Amino acid sequence: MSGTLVLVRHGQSDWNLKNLFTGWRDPDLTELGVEEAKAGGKALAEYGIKFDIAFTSSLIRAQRTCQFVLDAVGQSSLETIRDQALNERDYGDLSGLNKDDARAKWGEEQVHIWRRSYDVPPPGGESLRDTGARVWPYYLTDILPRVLSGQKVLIAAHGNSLRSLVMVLDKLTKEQILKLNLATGVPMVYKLNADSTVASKEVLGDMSAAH
Ligand SMILES: O=C(O)[C@H](O)COP(=O)(O)O
Repeated sequence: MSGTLVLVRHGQSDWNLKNLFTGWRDPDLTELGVEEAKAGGKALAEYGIKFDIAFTSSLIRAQRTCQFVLDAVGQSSLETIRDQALNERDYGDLSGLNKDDARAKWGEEQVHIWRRSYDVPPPGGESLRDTGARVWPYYLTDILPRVLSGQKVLIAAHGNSLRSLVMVLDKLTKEQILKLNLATGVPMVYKLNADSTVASKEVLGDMSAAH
């Protein structure tokens, strides 16, 4: 058995609350989002983990979530690497649009395909596969070697950048990933084998609360 990888999706953002496609836009957490991030941190504190390093994206909602988690586990000053490789999927021309307005305009099914499919990009934006094409190499070069050397690593990132990682870790098919939505602030604790496959996965919270 090697190290531990913890994935946590940022708490509710202002644009989650307003029901707007967000992508690379940079809204802050709402009060609820702050509470969700703190709750995720509390669950990790109760789990008893101490991290060696943290990774987050270049976006404020993930960075603040990361800091709330680190505060909760008593590691406020832990080294934290920020990289846009972990950013949310780029929503392209949909960024800033209301999700219900988009459903009214393009239809429920089309919008669901843009949001959850593996390889259909929203207009001018990234599909999940495109997102993975930048998340996976970064994971392989910058994150995985640390886990394999026995470190405990936190990644605080986004619904779709983390879905692209979970797809590989959990060996999900294109059909299975369509149904996966990650809850905000719910940590997923992976223990990896020396060959980088998953030895165990624990979800510290209610993933069915995803919205
Ligand atoms: O970028 C966004 O709008 C959200 O963070 C995630 O959106 P989704 O639920 O459509 O994947």
